[in-house]
Amino acid sequence: MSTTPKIQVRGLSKRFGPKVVLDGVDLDIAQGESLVVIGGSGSGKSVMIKCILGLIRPDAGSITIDGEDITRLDRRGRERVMAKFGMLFQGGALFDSLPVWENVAFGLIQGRGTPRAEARQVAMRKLQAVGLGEQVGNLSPSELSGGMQKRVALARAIATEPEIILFDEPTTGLDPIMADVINDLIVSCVQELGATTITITHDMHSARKIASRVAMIYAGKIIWEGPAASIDSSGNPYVDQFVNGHAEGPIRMEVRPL
Ligand SMILES: Nc1ncnc2c1ncn2[C@@H]1O[C@H](COP(=O)(O)OP(=O)(O)OP(=O)(O)O)[C@@H](O)[C@H]1O
Repeated sequence: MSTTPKIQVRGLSKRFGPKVVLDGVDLDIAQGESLVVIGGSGSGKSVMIKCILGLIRPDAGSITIDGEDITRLDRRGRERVMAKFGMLFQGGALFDSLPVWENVAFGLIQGRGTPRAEARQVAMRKLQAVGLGEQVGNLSPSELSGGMQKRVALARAIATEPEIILFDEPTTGLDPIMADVINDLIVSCVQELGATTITITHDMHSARKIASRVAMIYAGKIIWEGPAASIDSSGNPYVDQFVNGHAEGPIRMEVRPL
C-alpha cells in the first residue's frame, strides 16, 4: 500500500493586506480518510479549502495531491488534477437558471464532455442515491426546500465519482433531523466511492458522525489533530472550549460593540 498522503499541505500561508489568515498550515490526509476541520468563524477554514481548490493563490507553502504540487502547475495541469475533486459549497451554490438535473450533471457536461442524455441519466441516478425522485430533477432549485437543495448539492458533488470531495459546512441552516439525514448520506456516499474527504463544519454532531480524524485550526495554524473518538479527551483547552461551546476559555472571539 502506498504511504504517499492523498493530500499533503505544508507551510500554507495566506494574508489579506495586514491580516494573516493562514500562518503555516501543515496537514496530511491519507487515501480514504475523512478529515473534519473545525475552528471558529473567520479562522481561515474556507480560505484553506479555496487554496486547495486553486480558487485562492497562497502566499507560501505547498499542496500536493498524490505527490504532485498543485501550486506549481500550469492551467492545464491544474485542470487535470481538479478533475479528481468534487465540492459541496457552503449554501449549495446551485444555478437557478438550470433545472436540478443539469445542476447535478454540470461537471459531467462541462468538465468531462459527457453527452447530455447520458449525463442526465447519471444525474437522475445520483439524485436517487440521495433520496430524491426523478420529478425533482426537472424542477428549478428555487422550488426546493433547504434540505432538498443540500441533497442536490451532494448529488452534484458525487456525480463525477471524484477521488476527493470537499464539503464546506454541509449541514449549516438545516434542522437537526435533516442535518442528520445529510450526515448519513455523506457517510454512505463517501464509503461507496472510497473517496478522501475534507469537511469544514461548526456542527460537532456532524463532525463526530462524519470524521475519521479531526483537525482544529486557530490563529492560522493547525493546533490539534487526532482521531474523532479522542475529541472529548484531547487535553487541549482550545479544543475543549470549541467542542463544548464555552464563551470563556483561551479562544477570544473578535467582538465589536454595535
Ligand atoms: N478574498 C478575501 N479578501 C479579504 N479577506 C478575506 C478574503 N477571503 C477571506 N478573507 C478573510 O479571511 C478570514 C478567514 O475567512 P474564512 O472564510 O476562511 O473563515 P472561516 O473559518 O471559513 O469562517 P466561517 O466559519 O465563519 O465560514 C476572514 O477574516 C475573512 O474576512
